[in-house]
Amino acid sequence: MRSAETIIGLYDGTVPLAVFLKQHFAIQKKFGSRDRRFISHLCYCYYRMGHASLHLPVSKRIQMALFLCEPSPGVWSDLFETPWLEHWSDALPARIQYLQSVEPSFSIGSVFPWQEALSLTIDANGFACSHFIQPLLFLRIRPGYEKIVPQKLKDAAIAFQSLNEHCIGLANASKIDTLIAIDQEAVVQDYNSQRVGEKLPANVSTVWDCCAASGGKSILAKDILKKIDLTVSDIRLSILQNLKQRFIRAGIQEYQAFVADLASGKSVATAKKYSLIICDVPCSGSGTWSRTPEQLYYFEQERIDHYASLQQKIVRTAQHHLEENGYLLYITCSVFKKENEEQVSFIQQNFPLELLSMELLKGYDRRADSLFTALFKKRAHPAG
Ligand SMILES: C[S@@+](CC[C@H](N)C(=O)[O-])C[C@H]1O[C@@H](n2cnc3c(N)ncnc32)[C@H](O)[C@@H]1O
Repeated sequence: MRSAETIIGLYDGTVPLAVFLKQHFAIQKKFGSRDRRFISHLCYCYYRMGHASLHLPVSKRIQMALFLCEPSPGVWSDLFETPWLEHWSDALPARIQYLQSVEPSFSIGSVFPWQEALSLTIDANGFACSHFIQPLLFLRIRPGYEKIVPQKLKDAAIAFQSLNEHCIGLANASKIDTLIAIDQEAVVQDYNSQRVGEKLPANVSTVWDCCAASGGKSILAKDILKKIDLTVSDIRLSILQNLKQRFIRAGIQEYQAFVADLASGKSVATAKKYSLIICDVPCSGSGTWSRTPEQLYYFEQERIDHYASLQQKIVRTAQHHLEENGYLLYITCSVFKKENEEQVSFIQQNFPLELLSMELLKGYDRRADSLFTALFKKRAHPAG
């Protein structure tokens, strides 16, 4: 407990917690692997409390968080007095109720305090509760490997659940990287990121993934749409170098790539028009914070406006490169309406794009990330 308190005192949220812990343990060599695992768990639990009961001492918040995160006391029972142990239910709502009775400053609403900023279809209470549960690790099985990948997992006695023919959910600690050829046989991709595949329009030939990162959506598009002329871009060369390595593993050889800051207002190094632009914009990432709870803890609401402005600039630049009747697929992993529904209104009002569909893909009720998608079609003869 003391070691976790020390780390929490030192950590300021400027690097991912996973990176900070790795660096800390590299210096503090006295901790064995079991200690490292336990200390890391306590730190993650602490940040899962979000903004609840911030006035309480770190040790108290860790204790409360453990009570909420663990379905049973397990190895942690020494940290709790008898009444807590007696009230330890495997149901989270019952644990929340008990915690509120002994610590009235705690409310589930204060874990995620920006409820009025949420997209409309989100259940604020269910979403706040989801931060106490670590999401699953999801694999997307690539075409041709539908039988091999589950068989390899079975042979290695790794427990998994199949959500559909291509989607597998596993416990986060599962050791799969020596078992499965990642990117070739299966891609590590969240359940709802995989569901973006359902939104891809058929009959598109030229595709630009304009915020490609390491190419998760591009590989998905290749696997589903098959014969496409693919272009990828991102803001930094180093990002595209990672993508290049990943595409080699994924067997994708033919594509164009260029660096472009789509928010700079400068024109882009492509004269081409595309029949589909995938616009998976930078965002708050608030739909993924149960994987990175330190971001829930350190987030400041003003950042939503920063991202909203960036997203508008990116869409403004990208949509110039759509051919007539072409599609723009806008994606965020945010749960904030300013990044989602309000951006849809902005796009409808400012560009010759017609909304075909939009959906918030909820992940908080199934141990997955939440994503927002909106599909637009460029009008053949823009009005005005
Ligand atoms: C949400 S991520 C994309 C994830 C990716 N599509 C995938 O499926 O793995 C957003 C990406 O936008 C890029 N980005 C940020 N600002 C940008 C800008 N001004 N112009 C272009 N890309 C930008 C980031 O570098 C990041 O890789």
